[in-house]
Amino acid sequence: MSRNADNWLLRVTNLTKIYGEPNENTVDQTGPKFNSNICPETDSIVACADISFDLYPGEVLGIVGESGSGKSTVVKLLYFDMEKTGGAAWLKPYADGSIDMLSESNQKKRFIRNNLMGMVYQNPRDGLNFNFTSGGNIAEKLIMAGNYHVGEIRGRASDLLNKTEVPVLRMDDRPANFSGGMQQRVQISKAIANNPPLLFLDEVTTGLDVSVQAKVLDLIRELQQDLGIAMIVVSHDLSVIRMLTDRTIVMKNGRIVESGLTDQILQDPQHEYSQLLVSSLL
Ligand SMILES: Nc1ncnc2c1ncn2[C@@H]1O[C@H](COP(=O)(O)OP(=O)(O)OP(=O)(O)O)[C@@H](O)[C@H]1O
Repeated sequence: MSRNADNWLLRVTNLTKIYGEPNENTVDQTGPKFNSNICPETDSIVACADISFDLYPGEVLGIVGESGSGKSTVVKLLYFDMEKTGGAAWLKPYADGSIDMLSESNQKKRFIRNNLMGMVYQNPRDGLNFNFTSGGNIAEKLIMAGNYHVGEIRGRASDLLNKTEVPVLRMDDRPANFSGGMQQRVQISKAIANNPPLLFLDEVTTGLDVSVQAKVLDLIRELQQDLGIAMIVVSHDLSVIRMLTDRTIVMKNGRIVESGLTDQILQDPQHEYSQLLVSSLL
């Protein structure tokens, strides 16, 4: 991981998502100090507001918070799964970081997503097409990025399945016939198929048995070390954050209440909400 002020990979400023019809007081009347993300005047919901951070190449950033705190919203906005209400984000490998990617056309967003990002969802059905084989799912991602050579695609799919410890013999089998842990491994293969510099992981082990969770987390850690991909890891579970991340953002009611080195947050949380989360780990 290399880190200096100009060397960011992803820069996010004031990212905001509001559902409903907010008024000028909505952002000011919601958040941790009101213990609510619902505007009392308009009933609009502030899923996240004023989220700003830099992510550095090869760095793993955790986003932690209880259910409804806005964690998934942040990554879904950055992966273009939903439209922002406000804010901007720049990705260095796209136009040398000079263009706000959230304001780009849908076509440009598709290009960025297919070539420069990967996403692993909690539910494998969100990241995989269950009508395709596991190899077909990986091929889909490669084809969307402009690779059409069948032999190369099959070779790459087989390498990726190997890397993620899915038996290559199952390349022509559908993920619907796989265990939950194996479905997540195929999803990870697909997400990293184009060697993206940035990978989002949204509660990827939450639905899995504990023993399977540990193996998937080990795999993610190994891939991160081997490939040096920067990651944003969303989890409500601080033990996942502890295992995977260098730096952490703690969210509550759609806002960042604390951010810093993961070790520091775990050892000496400053905000009372982080203290509560950490105490639940002990
Ligand atoms: N389509 C929607 N319409 C209205 N509110 C929504 C919608 N989607 C999400 N929200 C609200 O936005 C807030 C943030 O949701 P988000 O899914 O980002 O939280 P989270 O921290 O990821 O929690 P979880 O892990 O339970 O998904 C929540 O209050 C949620 O109810």
